[in-house]
Amino acid sequence: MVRSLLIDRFGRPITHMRISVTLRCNHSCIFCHREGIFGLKSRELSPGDWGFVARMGVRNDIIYYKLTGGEPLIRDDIVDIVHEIRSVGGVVSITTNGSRLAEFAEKLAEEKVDHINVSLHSLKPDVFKTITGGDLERVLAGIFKALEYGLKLKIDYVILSLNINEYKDLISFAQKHGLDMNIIELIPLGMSPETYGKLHAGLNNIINYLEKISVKKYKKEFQSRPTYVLPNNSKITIVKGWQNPELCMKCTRIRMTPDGRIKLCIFRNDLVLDARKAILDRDEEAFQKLLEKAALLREPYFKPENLAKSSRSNNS
Ligand SMILES: Nc1nc2c(ncn2[C@@H]2O[C@H](COP(=O)(O)OP(=O)(O)OP(=O)(O)O)[C@@H](O)[C@H]2O)c(=O)[nH]1
Ligand code: SF4
Ligand code: SF4
Repeated sequence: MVRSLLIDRFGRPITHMRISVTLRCNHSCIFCHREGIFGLKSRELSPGDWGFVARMGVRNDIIYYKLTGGEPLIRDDIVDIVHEIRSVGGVVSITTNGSRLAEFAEKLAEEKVDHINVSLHSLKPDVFKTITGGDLERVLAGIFKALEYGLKLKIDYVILSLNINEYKDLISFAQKHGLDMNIIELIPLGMSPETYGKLHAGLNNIINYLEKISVKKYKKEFQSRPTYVLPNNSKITIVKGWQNPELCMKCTRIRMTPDGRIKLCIFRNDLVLDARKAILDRDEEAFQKLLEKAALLREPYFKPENLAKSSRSNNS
């Protein structure tokens, strides 16, 4: 069991914080859900604000900080944000679209970022453009620059009807360059049911393939995610974020919006605590109370019993 001061009613410790530092982005992915509901640039918190949040977090055993967006590297002060969190003892990783990674790689390596997830949904420039609106060459340049500086990289590959035929190529790419990879099932967030129906593709063929080519399989402590180890030691993790009680029962993560609200679950816009004032005032007592309230209120989105009920009613 992970040591933690903040444990919810379901026995789940809070050890991870996912911080959306901005909702701004220079890509336009067809499945984008922009991680939050509040997003003016003028209300984005500063590096010092995030340093305060992390200092309070680390004091409560929230050790892991994932910086995301929008696109986190769109912020020119992203390295300062990393520095603030690192300097209070947080472990920092970043999820990026990779378009500005080449510019930031050296500085991020100096700040000892733990790892960087780069979204790479296709190796075909035209398909990549259709999915993200971005330039594949630029993202690949970012990946290779980051590798030059010794950063640990993970590819994020969201499976869609448009790119599922590329799974073997993307797994080979990860293997060839010694990268880890998240293979992510599309979640129905921020899009109409029609769009979801059109874009969604299942994971079964990919899992069967990984069963064949891997040398070892285990479940990560974080959200119990199944992970396959390839002969070169690349780790390929399956991320099934929808209707997956196992993931939810092992969910140790809370989220922060760019303007300082604590969001207790990716799918719950009703479970949001406004911590902006406490952060701006550096009010330790008020922020501590909010963290404790978060632990009290949070709950798994998919519970084993609810899923059983909903599949019974779907079948009837
Ligand atoms: N249901 C659910 N899905 C999530 C959650 N966090 C991430 N996901 C899904 O996982 C995908 C990958 O997220 P990333 O930010 O790249 O990676 P990560 O999950 O933070 O984890 P690492 O790879 O260990 O750094 C997202 O696009 C979501 O689809 C979560 O808390 N709940
Ligand atoms: S890179 Fe991320 S934030 Fe930007 S459009 Fe794509 S999914 Fe959205
Ligand atoms: S759906 Fe909510 S409870 Fe489940 S893993 Fe995601 S954030 Fe955690």
